[in-house]
Amino acid sequence: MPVPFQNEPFTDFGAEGNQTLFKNALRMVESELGKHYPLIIGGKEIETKTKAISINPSQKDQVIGSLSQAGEEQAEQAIVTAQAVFEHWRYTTFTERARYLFKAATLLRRRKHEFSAWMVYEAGKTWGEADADTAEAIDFMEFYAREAQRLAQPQPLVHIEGEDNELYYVPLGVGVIIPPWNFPLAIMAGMTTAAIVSGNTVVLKPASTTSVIAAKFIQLLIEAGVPSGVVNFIPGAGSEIGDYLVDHPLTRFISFTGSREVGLRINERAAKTAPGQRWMKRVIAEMGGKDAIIVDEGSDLTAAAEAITASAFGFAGQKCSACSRAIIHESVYDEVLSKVIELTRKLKVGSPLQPETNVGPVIDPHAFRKIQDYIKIGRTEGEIVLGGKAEINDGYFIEPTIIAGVSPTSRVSQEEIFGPIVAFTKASSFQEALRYANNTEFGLTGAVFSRNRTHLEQARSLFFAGNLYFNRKCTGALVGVHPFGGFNMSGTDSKAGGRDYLLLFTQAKLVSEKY
Ligand SMILES: NC(=O)c1ccc[n+]([C@@H]2O[C@H](COP(=O)([O-])OP(=O)(O)OC[C@H]3O[C@@H](n4cnc5c(N)ncnc54)[C@H](O)[C@@H]3O)[C@@H](O)[C@H]2O)c1
Ligand SMILES: N[C@@H](CCC=O)C(=O)O
Repeated sequence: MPVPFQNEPFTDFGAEGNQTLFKNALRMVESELGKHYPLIIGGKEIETKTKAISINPSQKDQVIGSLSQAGEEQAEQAIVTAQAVFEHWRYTTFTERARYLFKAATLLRRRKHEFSAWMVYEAGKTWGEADADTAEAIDFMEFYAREAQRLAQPQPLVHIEGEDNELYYVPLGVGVIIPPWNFPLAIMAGMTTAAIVSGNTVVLKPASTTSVIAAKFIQLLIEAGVPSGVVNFIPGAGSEIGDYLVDHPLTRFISFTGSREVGLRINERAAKTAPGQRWMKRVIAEMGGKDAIIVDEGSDLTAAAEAITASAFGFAGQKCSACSRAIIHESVYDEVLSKVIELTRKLKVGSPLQPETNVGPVIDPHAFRKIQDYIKIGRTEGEIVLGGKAEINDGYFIEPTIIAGVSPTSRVSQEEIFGPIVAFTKASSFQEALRYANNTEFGLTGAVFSRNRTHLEQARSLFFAGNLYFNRKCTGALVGVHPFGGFNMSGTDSKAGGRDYLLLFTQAKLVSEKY
C-alpha cells in the first residue's frame, strides 16, 4: 500500500546545491535543443511531411525542437488504434493501472530538474514556476493513482435481504485530450493520466507552442511501461485536426483545457451525433478566468499587496487563475495601489534562464500583440500607473502593467487578457466590491482580504468562483488541497486534483444478484 498522499515539495533555489543542480539541468537541456520528435500511434513512431518548430519565447531564434504534424489521416489512425487497444485496457484493474502512474511519478521525480529546465526553455517559465509545474505533475499522478485505488474498493450501498448488490466504475472509451500550453507539463500530464488510470485510452493533441515538453512526457510514460496505444501522441494545429478529433464517432469524451472560445466550440460540436455514434459524448472543459482580489478596509494591506503582485505577475499573468482585477475599498485604495506599484517595480523582467528573473516573456507573437492591444485599450479606460511597455527584442517581453481607475464594466475588467496586466477598481463598500467581482461571465478564482468575519461569510456564500481564497493569493492551487475548476464561462468545474475528478472519466455500473 502506498503512503498517504503528500504534495511534492518545491525546490529551495536559495540553497547553493540546488542552484548548481538546476544549472546543470539547463545545460543538459540546452545540449538537446533542436531535436526532432515524431508522432507516436500504437507505440510506433510516425513521421509526416508537415513539420512545425517550437521556439524559445525569450530568445525567438532558438529552436527547442521540431515535430511531425498530424493531419486527418493520422488523427483517424490514432482514434482507431485507441479504440482497438481500449478493448483490452478497459478490463485491466484500477490497481494495475495505478502502478503505471506511481512508476511514472517516480521517474519524473528523479528527473525533476530536467523537465523543469525544458519549461524554462520552451514555455519561458522562471525557475520557481517551472519547478512548481513539475511538482504538480508528480502530484497529479500520485493523487490519481491513489484515487484509482479508492475507486477499486467496493462502493457503499444500502443492503437489502436476499440480494447481493455491487457498484463498479467502468471506463468510457476513447478520449481526446486537448491541453493548454501554460501548464505544459502539469495540466497535460494530469488530464492524460486521469483518463488512462480510469481505464480509457486516449489521443493526446498537445498545445503547439509546448509540444516538446509533451513529447518528453510521452517518452517517460513509455519508460514507465504504459502499453502501446493507451496514449497516442499526435502533435498538430488545433485548427487543422481539432474538429476532426472532436467530431469523430468513436470519440467517447473530450477533456479540454484552454480558452473559452475553443471550449465552447468543442462543446457545441460534441453535442452533435455523428452517423454511427453510439453514445452522447462527454465534455470536460476547463476555460478562462477574469479573477479578482477584493481588499476590504481594515485588512492586512501589505499581505494584500503582495498577493495581488504575485497573482497578477507570476508567469507574466499567463494563468487562468491570475489576478487581473484588484477591487479595493475606497478608504484603502491609494495605499494598496502604491504598495503594489512599489512591489512591482522591484520585479525583474528578463530571460528566465537567470535565477533572479521574476517575470519572463509571454508565449508567442500572437499573445504579444493581443496583450499590447489591451494595453492600448487600458490607456483609454484608465491610467497606466506602471509599465505599459511591450518590446520584441530577443523575445516577447511585456512590462508588468498596472492600470488604475478602471470601471468594472470596461473591457480590461471584463475580457481575459492572459498577460501581465492588472486593473485597479475602487469600491465604495464591501457589498459593491462583491458585486463588481461577480460582474463577469467567468467564475474561476477569487480572493478576499478582510479581517471582518461578517464580510468573509458574505463572500463565502456570494462570491461566485470555483476557487475562492481568503487572505492569500488567488493562484497556486495544490493538488488534493485545493481541487481546481471554475463556474460559468470558466468551464465545467471538473475540480482537477480532487476526489470527484476521476468520476468524470468513468461510468457507474450496478450489478444486482438475487439469491
Ligand atoms: N480553467 C483552467 O483550469 C485553465 C487552466 C489553464 C489554462 N486555461 C485557459 O487556457 C487558455 C490559454 O491556453 P491556450 O492559449 O492554449 O488556449 P486555446 O484554447 O487557444 O488552446 C487550447 C488547446 O486547444 C487546441 N485547439 C485550438 N483550436 C482547436 C479546435 N478548433 N478544436 C480543438 N482543439 C483546438 C489548442 O491547440 C490547444 O491544444 C486561457 O484562456 C486560460 O485561462 C484554463
Ligand atoms: N491551477 C493553477 C492555474 C492553472 C491555470 O492556468 C493555479 O491555481 O494557479
